[in-house]
Amino acid sequence: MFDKSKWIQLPRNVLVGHEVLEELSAAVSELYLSGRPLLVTSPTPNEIAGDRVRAQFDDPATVTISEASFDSVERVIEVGNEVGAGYLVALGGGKAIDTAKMASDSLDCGFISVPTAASHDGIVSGRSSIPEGDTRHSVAADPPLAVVADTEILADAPWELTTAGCADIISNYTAVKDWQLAHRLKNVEYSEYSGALSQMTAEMLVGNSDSIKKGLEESAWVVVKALVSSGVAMSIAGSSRPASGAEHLFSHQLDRLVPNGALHGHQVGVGSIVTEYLHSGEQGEWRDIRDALDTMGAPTTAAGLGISDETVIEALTTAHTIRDRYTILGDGVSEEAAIEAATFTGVI
Ligand SMILES: NC(=O)C1=CN([C@@H]2O[C@H](COP(=O)(O)OP(=O)(O)OC[C@H]3O[C@@H](n4cnc5c(N)ncnc54)[C@H](OP(=O)(O)O)[C@@H]3O)[C@@H](O)[C@H]2O)C=CC1
Ligand SMILES: O=C(CO)COP(=O)(O)O
Ligand SMILES: [Zn+2]
Repeated sequence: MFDKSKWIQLPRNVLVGHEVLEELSAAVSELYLSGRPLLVTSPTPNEIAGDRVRAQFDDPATVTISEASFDSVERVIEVGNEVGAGYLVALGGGKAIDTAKMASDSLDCGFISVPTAASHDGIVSGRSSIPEGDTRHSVAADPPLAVVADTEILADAPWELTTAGCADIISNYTAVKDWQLAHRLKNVEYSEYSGALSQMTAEMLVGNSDSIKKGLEESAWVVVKALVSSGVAMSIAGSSRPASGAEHLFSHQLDRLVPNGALHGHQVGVGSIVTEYLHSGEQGEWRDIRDALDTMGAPTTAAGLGISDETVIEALTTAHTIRDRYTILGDGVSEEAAIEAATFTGVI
């Protein structure tokens, strides 16, 4: 008897483009939500677009958080209960969006994602990544009911946030390879649709890397569409597997070793150069990954990330302990192998 079943959760409305922020309330009313909106934001996004969001709603409440943490999540839940929030509107980068994503789960209400930075694919996904002490929790949550990504705002954001988003997408290359490897070696469930979508998204971005340029609103358009596509791939898979492999383990480990270090996307990009080399050797596509990152202005070396060569090696040799996710790192790469891969690819 056929007894497979699956529940795929996706945003219902995705608005991307010039000045779509003004269409936020229209996108929300389309969702049949009721109750008071609670705007969850952080200082700079609030300054940039908070008033434009509030102007579109009757009696909106606002909570401003300054860090992504469990305390911030608690604070949003508290304010949400106090004001009787019917739904949350997350305005900002990953900090505001991930905090709202987690809080909306506890408040049992939906949330709308309004990114002000195209910095990673968490703006669309059903996963929250919250740091705690020297570790980071990657938690499953519901994805946004709608995404409203105004390319005018995104193009105005600091360029490194956009190159971080690009690198997070490019890393899907190696994430999919890790997923396929885990499928072959460990019988991990693999979704052809999700894997193909994720891989194609990365290939399209690499193919267009020379058209992604600072100050061009069209670049924000290309990047945010790729972030949406990557988020959809994760929703189809029901896990972050299509967008998070060994390069993400490397980045999560760096977060532990160097708190407040480089941007997530920049770390996974550098990780991808090395893990592609581990997958395919000297003739693999690690040069394409490196060159695409370089063309966009994303870091390709330890120095570019502002970390020491020793930290790169420590992260590479210990990253497999981060979580139960089989990747090319297997049960751990030796120090010699890590040094060889990082040196050959020019990362150290
Ligand atoms: N769910 C997922 O898959 C993932 C989630 N994350 C989470 O996301 C967080 C990192 O996300 P990220 O977006 O990089 O970080 P932030 O939300 O902290 O944003 C980065 C910086 O950019 C500022 N900023 C945001 N938008 C603009 C803008 N339009 N113009 C000028 N400045 C702006 C913020 O200001 P201010 O400080 O004033 O807010 C902040 O200083 C991490 O804390 C992590 O928890 C990371 C990776 C993956
Ligand atoms: O960053 C992500 C995908 O790009 C999410 O991955 P994690 O599940 O490793 O947090
Ligand atoms: Zn990522």
